[in-house]
Amino acid sequence: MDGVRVDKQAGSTREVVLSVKDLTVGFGDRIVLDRLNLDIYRGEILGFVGASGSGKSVLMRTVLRLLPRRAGTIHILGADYDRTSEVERMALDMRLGVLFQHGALFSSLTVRENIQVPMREYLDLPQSMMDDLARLKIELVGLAPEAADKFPSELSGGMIKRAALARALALDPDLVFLDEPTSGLDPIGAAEFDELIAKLRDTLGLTVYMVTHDLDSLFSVCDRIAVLAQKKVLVEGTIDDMLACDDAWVQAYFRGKRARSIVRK
Ligand SMILES: Nc1ncnc2c1ncn2[C@@H]1O[C@H](COP(=O)(O)OP(=O)(O)OP(=O)(O)O)[C@@H](O)[C@H]1O
Repeated sequence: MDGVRVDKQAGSTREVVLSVKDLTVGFGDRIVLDRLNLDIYRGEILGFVGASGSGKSVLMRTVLRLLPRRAGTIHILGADYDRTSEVERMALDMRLGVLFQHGALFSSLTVRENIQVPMREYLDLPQSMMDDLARLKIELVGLAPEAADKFPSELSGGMIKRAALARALALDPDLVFLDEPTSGLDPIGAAEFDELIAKLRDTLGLTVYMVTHDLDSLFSVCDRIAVLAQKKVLVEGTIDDMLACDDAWVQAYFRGKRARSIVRK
C-alpha cells in the first residue's frame, strides 16, 4: 500500500483519506463523469450536491467499486485500489461504512441481525460477542434497546435510518458514505439525524461523505461542500464559498428562496 497522503494548507497538515483523480465513468456512449477530481480530509463532513441526474450516486458507487470506471485513480486511506491484493482490499473495505438511500436493510432480518451482517462477512466472532457489539451500535445511534428484535417493517423512517447507520458503523469504519441520509424524514427528525452525524464525527473521529439535497444539513453540519456539475466537481469549499460563488446553479441553489429562509434562522 502507498503511504497516507497529506496536504498542507493554511499552516495545518490535513490527511487525505479519499483522493479521486481524473475519474471518467460512462454508460454506453454517454459520459456521466469526465476527469473528475476530489479530495476528502480526515475528520471532515463533506456534503455532495448537484442537480438530479448529475452523477452523485454514480460517483459514490464508483468509489465503492460497485460500478466500473473508464479512467482515473482512486486512493482510499492511502491505498491505490488498483494496486492492492485481494486481502488488502478486504482490509480496506472493512474501514468503509455505507448507508444507502432508503436505508436498504434486509427486510427478513431483525435490526440486530442486520447490524451483524458485516460482522459475519468480515469477522469470525462468537455470537455472544456479536450480540454485545450490536447492542453497543444500537445505543450509539440513539435507538432503544428493544429495537434490536424488530424487523424493518416495524420501524419508523427515522428508526430505519438509525438502524442503517448502526449497520454502517458495525466494523468501526474510518470513512462513512451516506446517500441522502435525511431524505424522507420530517424536519425535526432530519435535524436530530444531522446532530447524530456531527456527534459521531466528533466522538469517533469519523470522516463523512454525504450526498444530500437537504439545505439544512449543508448549512448546519457540513464542513465543506462539493458541487457536481458539468460532469465534474465544479466548485468546492465552505458554505461561505458557496454563497460567494457566481455560478448560476450554485447561486440558485444556495441563495434561492429556500436557502435564504435557512440563512435567516
Ligand atoms: N447503471 C446505469 N446504467 C446506465 N445509466 C446509469 C446507470 N446508473 C446511473 N445512470 C445514469 O447516470 C446519470 C447519473 O445518475 P445518478 O443516479 O448518479 O444521479 P444523481 O446525481 O445521484 O441523481 P439524484 O439526485 O436524482 O439521485 C443518470 O442519467 C442515470 O440515468
